[in-house]
Amino acid sequence: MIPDYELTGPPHAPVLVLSNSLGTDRTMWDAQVPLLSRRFRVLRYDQRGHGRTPATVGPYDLDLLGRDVVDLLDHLDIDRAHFAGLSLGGMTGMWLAANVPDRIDRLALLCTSAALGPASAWRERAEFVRANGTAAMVEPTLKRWFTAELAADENVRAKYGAMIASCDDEGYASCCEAIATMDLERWLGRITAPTLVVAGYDDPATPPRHAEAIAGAVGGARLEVVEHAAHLASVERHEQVGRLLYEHFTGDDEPVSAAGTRTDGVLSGSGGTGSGTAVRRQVLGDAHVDRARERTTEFTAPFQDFITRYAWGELWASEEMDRPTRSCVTLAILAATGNHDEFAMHVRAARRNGVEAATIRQVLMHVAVYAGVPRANSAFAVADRILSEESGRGAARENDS
Ligand SMILES: O=C(O)CC1=CCC(=O)O1
Repeated sequence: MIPDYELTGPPHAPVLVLSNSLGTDRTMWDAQVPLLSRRFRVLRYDQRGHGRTPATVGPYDLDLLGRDVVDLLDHLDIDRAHFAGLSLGGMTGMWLAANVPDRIDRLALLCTSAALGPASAWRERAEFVRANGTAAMVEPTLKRWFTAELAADENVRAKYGAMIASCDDEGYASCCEAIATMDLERWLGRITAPTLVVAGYDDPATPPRHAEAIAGAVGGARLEVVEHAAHLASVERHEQVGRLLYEHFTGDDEPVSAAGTRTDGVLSGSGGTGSGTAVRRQVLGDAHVDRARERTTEFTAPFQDFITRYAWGELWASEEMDRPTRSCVTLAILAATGNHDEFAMHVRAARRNGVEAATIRQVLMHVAVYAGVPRANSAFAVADRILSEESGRGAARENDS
């Protein structure tokens, strides 16, 4: 069967397949796609009986679920792909890497297991779902997927509750039977794909010991345990998991900033944005960069990538002009062109770069003479507000100590 799928990213980039877990659909990867599709042609599909892929009458086994991926690759004329899967998706990934190694490049196995017994519990769950439907699985499943705080969040409950309930009863039950009969442990030693294994520290469904067992048996595997995450770690710690996947699949394991220090781990090397991200963090601060990342959508991702490379990775990273001077030039241009939001952000950046308030005042006096008093007047008001906020914070800190 050819599962329903979605492709995102540059047409000629290496393909990265994302495989979903039991009870979810391919939208579980929504948070990672903007980052991953910068460098990969992301191929998300729905497991059999999940999302838009129809169910067939079960039981299923991993052979069947693995062959669905092979059929999909054949259908799209893709010889070889990277593969990341969570839970049932990871089990599918282990089957593929062991049985069709020539089709799988690098592998990431998230919150998964090679042996998730007892088989009787999975058969009972299959029977329960055939009798009561997937809607009856919503409450117990949300408790396994998320830590208590996130499981109580109304938006998360609505989105993931609906995902579980809309899963086909027969598809869900038959995938439980695939887990009951799987026997992946004997194949782990065969896996030669460079492998990343990720566990959620608080995962009650596949606790970290399952990841440790996989990482211990797959030669050269890297193990990462993500804190404050239950079974759907890719949702709960979406940014951290996105970064781990990006680093693993790009092969950029040691991102280094322009200054030679380790960056926050996002992208690096020639053509990457690692040094740009590090410089951007140094100048604009972590809070700003984290916010910009959070707000990045599929539509804005190429623009974010562009400014990270050129504004931060090239221009601000260059040593031909020191940072305080760059800040002054930037402030003058933004004030002269009336870009007040960007100007406010760069007043904070200038202070971070060591520019004194008196120097900022001189910059604005130049703006008054060379660009006009009204422009300088507005910029003075913005700068005054930010400098006052800053000195207020300083005074508050002094009072605290
Ligand atoms: O539903 C669960 O208990 C967790 C799980 C096992 C396989 C999978 O994909 O999710």
